[in-house]
Order: sequence, then C-alpha cells, then structure tokens
Amino acid sequence: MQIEQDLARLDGEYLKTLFHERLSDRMSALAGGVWRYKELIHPELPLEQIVTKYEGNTGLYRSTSGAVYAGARGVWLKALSENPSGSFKDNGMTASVSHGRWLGMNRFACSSTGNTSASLAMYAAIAGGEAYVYLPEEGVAASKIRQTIAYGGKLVRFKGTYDDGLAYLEQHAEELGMYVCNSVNPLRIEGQKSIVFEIAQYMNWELPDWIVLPGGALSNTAALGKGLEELKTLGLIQKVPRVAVVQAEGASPFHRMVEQRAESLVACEKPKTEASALNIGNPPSWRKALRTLAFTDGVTVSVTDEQIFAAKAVIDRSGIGCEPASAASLAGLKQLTASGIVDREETAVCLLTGNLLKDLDALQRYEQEVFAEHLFG
Ligand SMILES: Cc1ncc(COP(=O)(O)O)c(C=O)c1O
Ligand SMILES: N[C@@H](CCOP(=O)(O)O)C(=O)O
Repeated sequence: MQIEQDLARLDGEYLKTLFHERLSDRMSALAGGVWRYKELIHPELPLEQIVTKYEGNTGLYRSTSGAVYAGARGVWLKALSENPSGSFKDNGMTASVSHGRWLGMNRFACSSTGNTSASLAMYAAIAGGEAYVYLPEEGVAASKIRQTIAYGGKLVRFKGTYDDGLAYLEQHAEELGMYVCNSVNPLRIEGQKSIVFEIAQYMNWELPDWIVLPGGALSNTAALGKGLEELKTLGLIQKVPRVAVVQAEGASPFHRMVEQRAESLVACEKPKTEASALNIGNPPSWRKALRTLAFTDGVTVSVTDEQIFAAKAVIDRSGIGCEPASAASLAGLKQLTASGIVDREETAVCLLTGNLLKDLDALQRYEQEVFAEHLFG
C-alpha cells in the first residue's frame, strides 16, 4: 500500500536531515522576510536583539484588472498590507525597535497618521517596552487608533498634524528618554529597503519598467532609492526601474516642488486628503526622495481623492484590497499612462502600503458610490 511505502521512507536518517539541516533553518526568523537581508540592513546587530514578527515576505500578485484599469502592459501589486500589523511600516519598524533595544532603550515614540503608531505599539509590546504615540486629534482612521491601543500603545492626542507631532518629538524626545521610531530614524529606511530586495528577488532580479508608490513622509521613496542603488552596486540587477511617487492632491508639497523645479520644499500647512495616511504637509525625507528620483529618472504626480477611491475599488474587487492611501499608486499609474509618461507597453509594480481593514470608515463612506459609478455603471 502507498501509505506503508511512504511511512517506510521516514527512517531516522531521513528525518534528521530534513528537520535539523533544512527545516530548522527555514523556520528561523532570519531565514525569510526582512531579516534574510540582515547583512545589508545592520550587519553588527546581535541576533538576539532582533524584535521580529516574521514581517516581510509579502505577496507580489500579477493583476490583470490593474493592468486593464491603468492601461499598462503588465501590473503587479506588492501587498505590503500582508505584514503583521497590516502595513509596510513593519518592514522598517522591526529594524528601528531592534536597534533601540540594542541601545538599551525601552521607551519608544512616534508621531503618526495611524500606521506607524500601530506598528510601533506592536513591536514595542514584543520587545517588552512602552510605545508613546503622538496622534493628531483629527483625521486618523478609527481602526488604526483602536489597533494601537489594543497593542498597549500610550496615546498622546494633540491639535495639529503629523508634522507638528514630529517637530515636538525631534525637540523633546531626548529629554523624555524616548527613542524615536519615525522614519527620521535611519534604521526605518534600512528595514524598508528590504521591500525592493524582495520584489527583485521574487522577479528573479529583473525588475519592471516602473515602481509606483504613494508618497507622504517620503520614507518609502527614500528606502526604495537606497535599495535600488545597493542592488545595482552589488550587480544583482542590471536595469534600474523608474520610480513614480504619487501624492494626494490635498497633500502634495513634494510633487509641487518637483513640478516647479524649486530648490527646496515649501510645506503645505493644512494637508487634506480622505486618504488619511497621507495627511503630511512637511515630509522629512524629501531630500532623500529627490536622490531617488535622480537615480531612477523618476517622476512625481498628484491624484484626487476621487481617483484614489476609484483605483481602490479595482484593487479591492481583485481580491487583494488595500486602504485608501495605497490605492494612490494604481491611480497614479493610470494618470501617467494617460499622459504618456508611462508607455502602454511598459510594466509596473504598484506598492500597496496598507490593509483593507485599516480604514473601515472609508470603506463605509465610499462603498456605495464608488462601486456603483466605476464598476457597474
Ligand atoms: C498606508 C500608507 N501608505 C503610504 C504612506 C506614505 O509613505 P511614506 O510616508 O513613506 O511616503 C503612508 C504613511 O505615510 C501610509 O501609512
Ligand atoms: N503614514 C505614516 C506617517 C509617516 O510616518 P513615518 O513613520 O514615516 O515618520 C503613519 O502611519 O504615521
């Protein structure tokens, strides 16, 4: 019988090889996800200091409906939303919290539009530390606040924006004994670099023509550029894809700066978009983002909230789903093909930065009109 034959093969030697040499390696936190690239992220960090929740290793899906919608030959969606706290922040937060713990810190802090706070609260809890999160009183998705509280994050609500919270922390964190885990912390960028390493590895080191991503604080744009420079220097990729940064129209200081060829960024005092994660008026990483554009011959574009929600409906209906801010990537790609900047014969990876369930209010507000207008109309 087949079953007896199968069982007979499971002798001691075979099992020893399988479990001790192969499977045990693969089960280690370092074998998959972000930390498989440890040598490129933080070679000196002792392994026992790593605070991980098996982040990274998120899906890369070929999307026929995305390609049809955007008018490009091939579109892949990189679902960073599959990370443990539901956003791309985990790729970087595992690195910053690990580094903070190594330095002996146990009070971690951030200013946030909701995803950074949830990610920080989760990792701080795993590290056995405390997370102090500065959240604007208005405009943060309720589900993100609840998620942050659930992980034990201590909330400081204030009148103002992410930018004000960050400015406060940059001034006071040291005297408060807090370790800041916003993307002004270089370890966040080092961890987030792994996103493009993963994409390149999954695509057998042949990247598409474009990588398109939403831009807020511009940490991901900075990380993407740094990752690409390193892949090129190491000879792991030959061709560098062009990067397109998509901002929401109501919060687009970087796009305006690039469009006007201005020397420096003029902050947007009152950023306003329904894609609430992008309510950032003074992106701290704009200089690094400029370097990314220069290295990749990149572009910027802005899209309306309406365009964002229309693209989100396509992504949601494809079964992958995302929060509003993430859909800016596909909306931006559509705009770039329409204007001829992206050729219809070209291919693109769009980054989906946050999970569908991150903003339930937005789902409720838009489900009727967006589905009716764009899918069944
Ligand atoms: C879901 C989501 N997408 C995109 C962004 C923008 O990324 P970045 O701030 O790195 O530009 C953020 C946060 O800013 C976010 O939370
Ligand atoms: N969308 C972010 C805002 C930017 O945060 P940072 O971690 O890059 O400083 C959030 O979720 O808070």
